[in-house]
Amino acid sequence: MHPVPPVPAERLPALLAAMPKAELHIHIEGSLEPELIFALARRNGVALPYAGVEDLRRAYAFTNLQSFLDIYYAGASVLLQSQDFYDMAWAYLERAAADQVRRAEIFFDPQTHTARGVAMETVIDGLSRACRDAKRIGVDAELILCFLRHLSEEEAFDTLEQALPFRDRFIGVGLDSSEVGHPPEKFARVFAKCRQQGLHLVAHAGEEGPPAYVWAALDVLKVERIDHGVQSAQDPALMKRLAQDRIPLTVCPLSNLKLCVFPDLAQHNIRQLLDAGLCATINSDDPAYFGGYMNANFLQTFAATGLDAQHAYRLARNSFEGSFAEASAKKRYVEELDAVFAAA
Ligand code: HPA
Ligand SMILES: [Zn+2]
Repeated sequence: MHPVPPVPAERLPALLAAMPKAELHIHIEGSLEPELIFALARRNGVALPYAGVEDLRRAYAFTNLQSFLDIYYAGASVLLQSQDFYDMAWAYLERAAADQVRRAEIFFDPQTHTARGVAMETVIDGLSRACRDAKRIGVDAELILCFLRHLSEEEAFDTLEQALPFRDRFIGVGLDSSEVGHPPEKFARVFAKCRQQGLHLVAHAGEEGPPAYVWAALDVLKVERIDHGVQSAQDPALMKRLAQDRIPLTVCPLSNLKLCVFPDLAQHNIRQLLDAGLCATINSDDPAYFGGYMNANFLQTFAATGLDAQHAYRLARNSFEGSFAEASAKKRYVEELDAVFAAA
């Protein structure tokens, strides 16, 4: 929509909440709320090293990515049965629907579960049933399998082999976990194989790692999107490349705040990324751990940085453009977005 009509500042929060949007960076294991962790622990007879919900929440004081990952993997240990994966994904999808998320592309970390003896089929069955049922609540949800980059490429190949019998239940692969010291090049061969399979490719890069990791994700792994990517702003040539090729960045402001990537939200570089013409988006990453789902990310980021209605429209539009939805669905989403802004 050109131009976006001016919106009084007091009406902006309601518009942010009501506008249709896509979420492109959500780790389903990071949507596991403490209450559900304890409920599943009871259901499955799993012992937790925390006295209760409040004790667990108190442990959510992170200093960097690794300090979060240690707790995140511990929380996922309560997931054993297909129904556990379904319940976790369904809880997220209901929250997404409430935040007017029309399309969700959901990461899952199978190695976190197969390493504990849970079958790949159990994981994918529970998650994919929830995604299928989400159509009933107006969310078009798909799965993206992530390889853990602190493990070897050989283990990623094993994981891919275990997942390929369920090839029709995920649309792509990604790369997550500890970034620094595990550059994209480590996974060049397995990403090449995924590409041959016709899978979409994304990777976390430039969250804590340098611009060189973003270049390698693009040029070696040949990814279509960069997850996070905020460190790209250190490299003007990279910024130019990302803008020219319309490479989406799935930025996660509350995650960046909680993992101390930026000292406060007011200093987040989302405005710089948007104003440089990048296809930047806002996402929740691990909402149960970082204090908010999609609309909380939008509302707190806009309040802290002074972004306006133009930015809101651009972010929602970028999220649909950057999604792997079919062209006809993208067109429908953008028409709905235009109608919401026309009425604002
Ligand atoms: O933000 C993240 N970065 C890397 N790995 C992750 N796994 C869950 N969330 C993240
Ligand atoms: Zn992430």
